[in-house]
Amino acid sequence: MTTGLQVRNVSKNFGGLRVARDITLDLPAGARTALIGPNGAGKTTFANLIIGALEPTSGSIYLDGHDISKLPEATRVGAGIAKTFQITNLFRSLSVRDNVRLPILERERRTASFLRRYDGDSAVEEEVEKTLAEFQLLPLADHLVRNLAYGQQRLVELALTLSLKPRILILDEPAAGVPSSDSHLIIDAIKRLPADLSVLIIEHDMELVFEVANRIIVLVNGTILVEGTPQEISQDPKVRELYLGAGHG
Ligand SMILES: Nc1ncnc2c1ncn2[C@@H]1O[C@H](COP(=O)(O)OP(=O)(O)OP(=O)(O)O)[C@@H](O)[C@H]1O
Repeated sequence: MTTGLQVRNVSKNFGGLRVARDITLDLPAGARTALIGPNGAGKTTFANLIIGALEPTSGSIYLDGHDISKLPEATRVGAGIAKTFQITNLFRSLSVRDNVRLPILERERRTASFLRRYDGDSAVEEEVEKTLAEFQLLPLADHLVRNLAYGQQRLVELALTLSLKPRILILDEPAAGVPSSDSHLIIDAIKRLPADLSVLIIEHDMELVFEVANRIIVLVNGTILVEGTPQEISQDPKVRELYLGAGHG
C-alpha cells in the first residue's frame, strides 16, 4: 500500500480564475516539504484543498491509497490531516496548560463532560505534561495565553495541533508575525516534530524554509514551477529570478 498523502492532477478554479493547475505531489511519511511562491500563487488554496476546506475542480487526493477528495474537513481531521490552528482559536484567558489539555480531551471525546466537571485523569494529565515538555512550554504552563509573546503563542498553537496526533501536518506560515529574534522557537519546534509525521510548510521566511525543509516546491500562478532539494532550489536560475531574488543561496 502507498502510505502518506498523494495529490494527483489537482486543479481548482474560482469562476474563470485557475488558482491550482494540475498539481501532482507526494507527501510520504517523514516528509519535510516546503511550499513557497509569490503572493497570490495559490499556496493557501492548495492547503485548503488538502484539508478539505475546498473541493478540487478536478483531480484527486489520496491518503494511504484511499481517495479523500470528497471527504469533508472534519472527517479528514479524524483521518489524520491537520493544519495549524489560527491563534484566534486559542483560549486567551486560559493558561497554556488548560489550552493544551482541551484538544487532548476533545480527541478523547470527553469535552462535554470536561465542561461540566473535570476531576482529572492521570493519562490525560500525563500527556498534557509530556506535550508541554516537548514544546518547552513547561516554564510557561501556568501563564495565561494572552500574556505570552506572539512567538510563544504560536508554539502553543503548534502543541495544540500536535495533540490531535495527525499524520499529515500543514503548517500555514508558522513564523508569520513572529519577530525574527523569536523565529528560532518555531524552527526548533519544527525540528523536534515526530520523525514519521509528514509536514508541509507554507512559509515566506526563507531562513526557516532552508533550515527545516529537505524538499521545496515552488508554486507560481497555481502551477509547480520547480521542485527539488533546498540546494537545487537555491541554485535554480528561474527561482532566483522569480522569487528568491539576488543574494540568496
Ligand atoms: N474563495 C476565493 N474566491 C475567488 N478567488 C480566490 C478565493 N480564494 C483565493 N482566491 C484567489 O486565488 C489566488 C490565490 O490565492 P491564495 O490565497 O491561495 O494565494 P497564496 O499563494 O496563499 O498567497 P499569499 O502568499 O499572499 O497568502 C488569488 O488570486 C486569490 O485572490
